[in-house]
Amino acid sequence: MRSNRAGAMGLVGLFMLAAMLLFTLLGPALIPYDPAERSGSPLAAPGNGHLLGTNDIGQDILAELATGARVSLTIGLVGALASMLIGVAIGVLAGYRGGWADTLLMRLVDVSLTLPFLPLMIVIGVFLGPSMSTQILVIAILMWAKVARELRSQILSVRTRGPVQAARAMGAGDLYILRRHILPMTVPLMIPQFIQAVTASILMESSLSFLGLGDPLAKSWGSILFYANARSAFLTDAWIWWVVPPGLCIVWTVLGCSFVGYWLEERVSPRLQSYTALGKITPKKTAGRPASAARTGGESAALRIDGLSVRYPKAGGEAVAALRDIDLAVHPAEIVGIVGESGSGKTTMASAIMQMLKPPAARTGSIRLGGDELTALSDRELRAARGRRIALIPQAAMNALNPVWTVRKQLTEAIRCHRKLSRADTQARIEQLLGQVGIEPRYLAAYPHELSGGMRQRVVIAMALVNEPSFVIADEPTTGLDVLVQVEIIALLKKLQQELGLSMIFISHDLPVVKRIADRIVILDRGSVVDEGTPGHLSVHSGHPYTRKLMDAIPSIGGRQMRQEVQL
Ligand SMILES: Nc1ncnc2c1ncn2[C@@H]1O[C@H](COP(=O)(O)OP(=O)(O)OP(=O)(O)O)[C@@H](O)[C@H]1O
Repeated sequence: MRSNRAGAMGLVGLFMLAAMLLFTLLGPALIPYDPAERSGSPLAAPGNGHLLGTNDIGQDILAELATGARVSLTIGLVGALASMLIGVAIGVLAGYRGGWADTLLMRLVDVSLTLPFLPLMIVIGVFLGPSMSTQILVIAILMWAKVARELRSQILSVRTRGPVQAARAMGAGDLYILRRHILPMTVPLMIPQFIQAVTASILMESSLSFLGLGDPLAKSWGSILFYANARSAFLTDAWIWWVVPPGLCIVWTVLGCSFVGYWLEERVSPRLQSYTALGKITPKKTAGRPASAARTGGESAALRIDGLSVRYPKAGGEAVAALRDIDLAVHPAEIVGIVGESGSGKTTMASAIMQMLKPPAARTGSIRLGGDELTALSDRELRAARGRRIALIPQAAMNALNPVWTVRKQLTEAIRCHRKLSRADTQARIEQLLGQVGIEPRYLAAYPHELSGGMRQRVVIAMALVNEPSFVIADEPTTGLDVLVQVEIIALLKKLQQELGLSMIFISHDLPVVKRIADRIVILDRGSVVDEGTPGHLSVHSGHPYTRKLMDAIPSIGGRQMRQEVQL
């Protein structure tokens, strides 16, 4: 019902704008007018008696309105465009960069929005002198802040979404992420904003011209009103001829823009909302208590972590210690399972290794990948390493996939992050990979919502492996899948690990799942490693109370642990 109404308003708005555009384009050519010969023009003498009852006057007015429309609409469009450009640049910088840039730019926005609008407009206009460029500048100066603020809040909400995180994990650069993920998600919002800006610009142009701050040589609807006022048309019957028509033109155009803007907003909002629902990241609960650390190590390790601690400072309170002095080594072609309950620090560990901790996380310790200290790499070096040397299979496949891209596009983009392959080579690599993860080529044209949970997870695994990394972190890759699909995914990961000789960290809260795949299991409790060993050793010999608690929590049927029945 609501969208029908919006559609109807949109149609009316489009009709109004199209009519105005035709009038603007064809009017000056079709309506004969020479200001030098006709005294009906307000530029000549709007207040004299000649304005009333002459045969020429209607024609004069129409011709002046059509000529004025060009100036009013041009300034409206250019002013709106200028304010959008400034607003978008500042909004993107503040929202995406965050930190001091965000603080500084947002204070600037606050100051700009609190300044009194009308006096400021007059002061700037008088200071710069009457001209078209002054009008455009005043419009841009007064309107960029609103655009910047709205865009910044949108970017803040989308920059932590699954597809953006997944792209970052694949080593995509900032410009690439902005271009391919963030701007496509925010552009739909910018279109109605632009229409609003055009509406406001047309009104501002009229106000500035009416105040005498427009270009005296370029006639616009506002300047017709200015001359009408200057020659007392408001005090005589002449106002019907020289005030009402430009006023109607302004109202007509502003209403048309508002209707179209309202309709566009209705159209784009549902798309954005569904995107939000698909891409939301689940908030985490807090926990934290010290425990002892188990130590492993070796010079030949594919990945070696020493003394890794991560804290999340809290405003006005005690910081959350998400990881405490973790030491861990993963050997080449080894699968290390990390098991712990919710909030034990598993995802924080994955993010710390990928160097993707979210603010306000503070990290200490060393993380070496094949001998390279990851914490010392520059942003550029990190981007080159992510996806190519170390890849992340993120939690919840649907979050990692862009909902408006097909499987082919998701994989192509993953390749493009690192390599420039020809179309044929890209296609060959994608087909090879799909074969490896067990997806038929006919699904290349499918969108994520058309795939089952297991298939989506296979696509995410393919994306992680597309650039042939030697180390993979799988963060809860089976969460949300039913038991049989879980078993399939684990079998697939194990097969790929063996075929490709991958080293892997497999994170899960589900001990039976980890026991199926891991060569070695590390038990994490409230940010600390409390136990470690092979699956067999932990099942039989571990005396640690937390490990025993996890073992005892495995459901059993007739005395046998349930998932042992399911064969890989
Ligand atoms: N951005 C953050 N700000 C503040 N605290 C955080 C943040 N992210 C995580 N934490 C805290 O760090 C601790 C570890 O969280 P983490 O998400 O790593 O746990 P997890 O084991 O992965 O949990 P789950 O299995 O539920 O994903 C928790 O206490 C959590 O509240």
